[in-house]
Order: sequence, then C-alpha cells, then structure tokens
Amino acid sequence: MTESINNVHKDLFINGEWINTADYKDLINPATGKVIAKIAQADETQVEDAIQAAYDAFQPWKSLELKDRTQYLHNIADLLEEHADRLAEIMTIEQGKSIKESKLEVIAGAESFRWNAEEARRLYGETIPAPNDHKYEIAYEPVGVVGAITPWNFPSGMITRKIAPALAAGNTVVLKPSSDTPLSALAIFELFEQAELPKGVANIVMGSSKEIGEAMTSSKLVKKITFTGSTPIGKALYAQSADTLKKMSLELGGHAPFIINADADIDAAVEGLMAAKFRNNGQVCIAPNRIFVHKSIKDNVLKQLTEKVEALKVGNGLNEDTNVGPLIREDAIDKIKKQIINATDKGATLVTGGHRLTGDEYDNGFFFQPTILDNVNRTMDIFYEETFGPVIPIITFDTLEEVIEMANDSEFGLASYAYAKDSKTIQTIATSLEYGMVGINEVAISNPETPFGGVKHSGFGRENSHLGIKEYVTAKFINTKFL
Ligand SMILES: NC(=O)c1ccc[n+]([C@@H]2O[C@H](COP(=O)([O-])OP(=O)(O)OC[C@H]3O[C@@H](n4cnc5c(N)ncnc54)[C@H](O)[C@@H]3O)[C@@H](O)[C@H]2O)c1
Ligand SMILES: O=CCCC(=O)O
Repeated sequence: MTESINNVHKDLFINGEWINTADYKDLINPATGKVIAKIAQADETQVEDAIQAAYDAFQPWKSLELKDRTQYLHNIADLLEEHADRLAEIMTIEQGKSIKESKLEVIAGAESFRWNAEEARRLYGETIPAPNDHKYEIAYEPVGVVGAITPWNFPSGMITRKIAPALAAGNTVVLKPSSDTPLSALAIFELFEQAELPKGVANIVMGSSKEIGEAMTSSKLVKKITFTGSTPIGKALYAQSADTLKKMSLELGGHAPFIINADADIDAAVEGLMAAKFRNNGQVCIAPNRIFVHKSIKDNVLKQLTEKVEALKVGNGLNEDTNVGPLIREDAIDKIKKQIINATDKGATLVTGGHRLTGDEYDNGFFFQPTILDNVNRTMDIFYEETFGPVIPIITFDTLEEVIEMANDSEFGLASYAYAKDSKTIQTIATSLEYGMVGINEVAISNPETPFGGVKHSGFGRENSHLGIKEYVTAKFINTKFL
C-alpha cells in the first residue's frame, strides 16, 4: 500500500496523545476490496477518557483571547492546504472518490476553518431596549463539550464543517468518524497536533458505533451532539439524548427532486444533473435522485443524458482519468441492484447500465455501471428510498402543480433543484418545494457562506454560514439593574 496510508496514525487521539488499544479492525479499500490498514477500537474507558479530556480543556479554550483562539484555526487551514495532496490520496484510497474530488474536499475544509475563524469574531451579542435603570443583554456562549459523529461519504468535509465552527465558538470536541473512513479523520488530527492545538481541545475515538454513541448521548459532560448520517441512526441518537436534554444538530438523509421544466435550458439542466448526480458516484445526501422531466422535452433530455452517462469513465479514483469511482461497500451494490430490479419488474425501462462491473480492470472493487431508468413512477421503491448510487430515475410530468406535488411526496426534505426560465414558474417552484435548500438553474448549493440543512426527516440545524456557528452557542440573557 502507498506510503500515505502506511504513515498515517491508526490510534486514538486523546488529550493530545496517540493512544493504542487492545483491539484493531481491518479497513478495506473499496476500489480493490483489499485490507489497507488496521484501526484502533476504543474500549468504554477510553471513550470516557476522551470526553473527560474535552471537558477539562473547555474552560481554558473558551477563555483564550479570541485572536489567539482563531489563530489556531487559521494555522489549521494553512496546514490543510499545504497537505492537501496527501490528504486527498488517503481519502481516495479509503473512500473511492476521484482524486480531483478528494482534493476539492480538503481545500473546502480549509475554507471552513477560515470562514469560522472570521465568523467567531462577529458572534456579537445584542442589547435590547430596557428601562433606564436596567440593561438587557444577550451574550452568545459556547455550549461546552461537543460529540460529533460523521459519515463516510465526505470523510474530511463532514468533519471540518463541524469541528471548525465548534472550536471557533469556544467549544471542545470528541469526534467519532465513520468506521469506513477513519484515516482521513486521523490525518486531520495529525495536523491539529502539528498546529499545537491545546491538549484535549479535539479528541478522536474509533470503535463500536453503538457503544460510542451511547457513551456520548448519556454523558452529562457532553452538551451537544452534532450528527451527519442516515435518518434511522439520527432518530436513535435523538431518542437517546432525551434523558440528558442535549442540544442537537441532525443532518440526515435526502432524496432530492430535480425538475426540468418545459421552458428549461436543456443543455444547462443536463450539465447540472451530470455534475450533481455523479459527484462521489451519487453517494451524496444532496444528489438528485428523482428526475422530473416535462413530457414535451423528455426525448431530447434522455438522448443528451444517455450520451453523457455512457461516456463516463468508471475506475479507481487514483487514476487521473476516472470520473466515477467504486461504491463504498458490497451492500451498497446490493441496495442499488434491488432498487433497479424492483423498478424494472414494475414497468421501468433500463436505458443504460444496470450491472456491476467486474474483471481485471475492476480488481475486486465495488464498481457499478452508471445507470438510467426511464418510466419510473410512484409504485417503485426508488421513488421513495434514498438511492446513494449512480442511478438516474426519470419520471415525466404534465403540469407544474403535478410535479410540485410529486416532488414533495417524500419523507425527506434536504436539497431540491429546478431548471426553468419563466420567473413566475421559478417563484412558484422555489416557494412550494418543502426542502431546506432549493437550487434554481444551479446545483452548487454547498458553500461556507450559505446555510446547509434540511426539514422533515432530513433533520434540523444548519451547517456553514452565520447560522452554522450559532448551532454551537447558547444565548444567555443578562438583566442588570443599576442600583
Ligand atoms: N444531511 C447531510 O448533510 C448529510 C451529509 C452526508 C451524508 N448524509 C447521510 O448519511 C448517510 C450515509 O452515511 P452513513 O452510511 O455513514 O450513515 P450512518 O447513519 O450509517 O452512519 C453515520 C455515522 O454514525 C455512526 N453510527 C452508526 N450506528 C450508530 C449508532 N447506533 N450510534 C451512534 N453512531 C452510529 C457511523 O459509524 C457513522 O460514523 C446517508 O443517509 C446520507 O444522506 C447526510
Ligand atoms: O452528502 C453531503 C453533501 C456535502 C456537500 O455537498 O456539502
């Protein structure tokens, strides 16, 4: 295996020290199916140690001069940029996405650190009109120890967008990264160590998800849980946190509608769809999963789309010419195959793709053909279930009213997209879609400056933007009477 994987730490990082464990678990490269590393698995005491270390570090970290605290974040941003190539290689090997995408993700993480370092200096309190002998103030204070749990699809980005605002606002953190992609997280923690972040401010534990989740949610010392992952696990953590009444942010599943109206710029719509759908091989919570095309333009859209989908190069993400890497695990392939079989059994047409890719070129990796399904309807599982893979289901519509009703027919409410020109149509779509984010003639909806998050079973809370950092503070009201 490459030097980058051999050299990255595989142990826990607690109170500024690398800590080994009694148990180590195999980590697989999804592009080859081979074991690439053995990862430390924390026991119960080690998880408690990490929480205690974060608790002990909280008061000194919170009390630092703001310019000193935020300087650490700027230094981390510099280090992320400096080490972006190495971090990108580690990410591609453990997760599969193309090396270009991995690098963009690391750089976006550096941006998160910079943005939040700047925004922390603008966490202004407020003064409220009061009687002359009183002062009413609101002060924003850090919540304390934050438990962060992250998924595998953005092994670096989901961590940086949580840890940067948490630390910037004066909190300390215990992170549990995904068991499928711990190396990217560990490589980031090496940079925290290099930046000489004070001991205990950021800690990382790997191990049994259930046990670590329970330790975090039941702990009286942990004041907030920030979770990104699937809806069922998010709901379980929400229930588990009831007893200790934690502040929570839940960034959960999505099943984005993508509407192409009769008056849309078809070239732009197809280009946007390709970019958003095949980013990370469709394993993105904001990936378009239900493509609603006006019936008058369906043939034209399908022709353009099929040409582009068939031209995609599937392969190991380390190869510079790869557009689409492997899926994360064997069971991800099973899920997609099941959705495709269910849809075709019920009348969908397989336009292209639909099969696993095997053979020497694909090693023992989890590769799947980019796929288009036509004539999809509401009787099929793919209409309602999150897809998380390279499948484009086409559903046709007649009227605006009909497509809005179908687009909203989902338990999820994260991202949505629409391509149209008429301003009244655009306004109707933007205001009627029951989603946390709406991209109109645009698929780039995730930036440090703009709020990211969902409604319905996609969770609550916002990441990025001035709203993101507010998830890591409490508003204290101070009423002073002058005697
Ligand atoms: N809304 C968003 O911003 C966003 C972003 C990325 C991914 N996602 C969602 O994440 C999902 C894919 O990621 P995944 O497969 O890693 O999700 P997942 O829910 O299986 O796992 C997410 C994290 O939770 C941990 N976990 C699993 N069981 C747990 C338990 N019982 N207690 C505590 N932690 C537990 C996992 O180890 C991982 O670290 C998709 O549903 C996707 O839509 C959402
Ligand atoms: O799956 C999560 C989406 C990440 C992003 O686009 O910022």
